[in-house]
Amino acid sequence: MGRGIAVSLARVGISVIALESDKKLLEVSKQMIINMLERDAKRRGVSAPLDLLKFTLSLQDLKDVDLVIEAVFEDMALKRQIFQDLSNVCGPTTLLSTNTSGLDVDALAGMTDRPHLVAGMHFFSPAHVMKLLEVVCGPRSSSETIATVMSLGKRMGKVSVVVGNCPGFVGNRMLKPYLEEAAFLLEEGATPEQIDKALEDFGFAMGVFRMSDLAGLDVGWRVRKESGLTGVDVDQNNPPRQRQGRRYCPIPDMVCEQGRYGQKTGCGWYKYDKPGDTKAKPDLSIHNLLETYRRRYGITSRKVTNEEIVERCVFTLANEGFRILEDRIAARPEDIDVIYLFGYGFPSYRGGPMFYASTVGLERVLEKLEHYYNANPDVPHLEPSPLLKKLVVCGSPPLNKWREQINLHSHL
Ligand SMILES: CCCCCCC/C=C/C(=O)SCCNC(=O)CCNC(=O)[C@H](O)C(C)(C)COP(=O)(O)OP(=O)(O)OC[C@H]1O[C@@H](n2cnc3c(N)ncnc32)[C@H](O)[C@@H]1OP(=O)(O)O
Repeated sequence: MGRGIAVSLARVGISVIALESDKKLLEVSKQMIINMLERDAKRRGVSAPLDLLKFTLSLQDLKDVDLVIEAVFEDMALKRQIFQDLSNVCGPTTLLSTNTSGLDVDALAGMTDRPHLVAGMHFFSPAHVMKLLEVVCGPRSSSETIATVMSLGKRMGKVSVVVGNCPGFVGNRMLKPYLEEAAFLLEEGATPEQIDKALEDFGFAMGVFRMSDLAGLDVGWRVRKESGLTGVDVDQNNPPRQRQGRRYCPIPDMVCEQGRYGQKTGCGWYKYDKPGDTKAKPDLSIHNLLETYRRRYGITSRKVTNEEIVERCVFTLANEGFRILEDRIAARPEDIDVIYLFGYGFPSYRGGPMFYASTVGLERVLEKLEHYYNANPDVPHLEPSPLLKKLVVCGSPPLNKWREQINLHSHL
């Protein structure tokens, strides 16, 4: 359904047909959307645009729409089926978009009779609050499609950034190593509260674990299962805490196995008074899980400093940002910064992860990454990216000159 997305459209005067697959869920979603719109309208002193909304269980009701935003959970097989059905039901000029955290937009385009009219529209949690929209341009998306989706984003009051099609796009591709680094810190002796406090003191609106509870822990779990990192497909010959030849921390999987998906289930890395509550409270059972885990693997817990937490998490973000620039998934470092400022609550006064790296000094960032990589040679995301090294060799030029060091062959 995409409740936050429906709210974001209706409140700027765009009519919405909200489709759900289950009658009970439809009723719950309908009530939540109405509540959100009424709260928003009261705040703005206007009347709630409820007449713009129609709720349905029938895909056939989408046959005359201009644009579809598919927003089911991250199951590629399901999304493929939906795109095939949409292609059959909708008129030949209807744009088809997907709200996905990082699945292959071009593979979905391939399920339709109009791959040029397909793009990704990646919204961020909470979708009616966060300003960012990643507009994913697949190799077959037409310029008109991207321009139309960008202009829709503008009308919705979003800050839209065009990104390329790769797993996780820009935001979540960077989030993956950031989440992994935070999990390694847990293994080594930190708690979710300590890591979150260090990141919030740095200026993030939410620490990594509070943010994960907000977004839903099952999203990443599903992605890890699909990539063979956890679940039934895992090679049993892996040494403990290793997957696909690199260090792996299974703690996030263990949390999900307990049905702890975050705010929506009333517990995740924290506990909440009831499902859907937003006030995170430290949870002793997570502390116990961490202690049992460390005992099981013979890990001696050590005192992790806040400085190490911030360096390992934030420099990891920037390092992946450099790789994204090399791969031409983002057109410029400023785009990456906009994504982190408007989509992930990165502290605005620090200017985004790439600008922050430039203010710390690229040489220092390189030196720190080398230090952490030497200590963890089985963690590839800590290995300094070739672009970072190249920029340091070139005398650390300012951010707006970085593009000159990147090979320019991209459709972005
Ligand atoms: C390969 C790896 C794959 C991993 C996949 C992971 C997929 C992740 C997808 C994501 O979307 S990541 C999440 C990105 N989001 C963030 O990082 C959010 C960071 N937080 C913030 O920016 C802010 O804390 C906030 C949520 C905007 C809240 O700001 P603030 O507290 O100043 O505003 P309020 O006025 O209190 O609230 C505004 C609005 O937001 C709702 N809200 C507040 N806190 C929460 C919460 N914890 N959970 C849910 N909703 C929250 C609040 O109810 C208000 O809503 P309305 O009243 O306006 O309806």
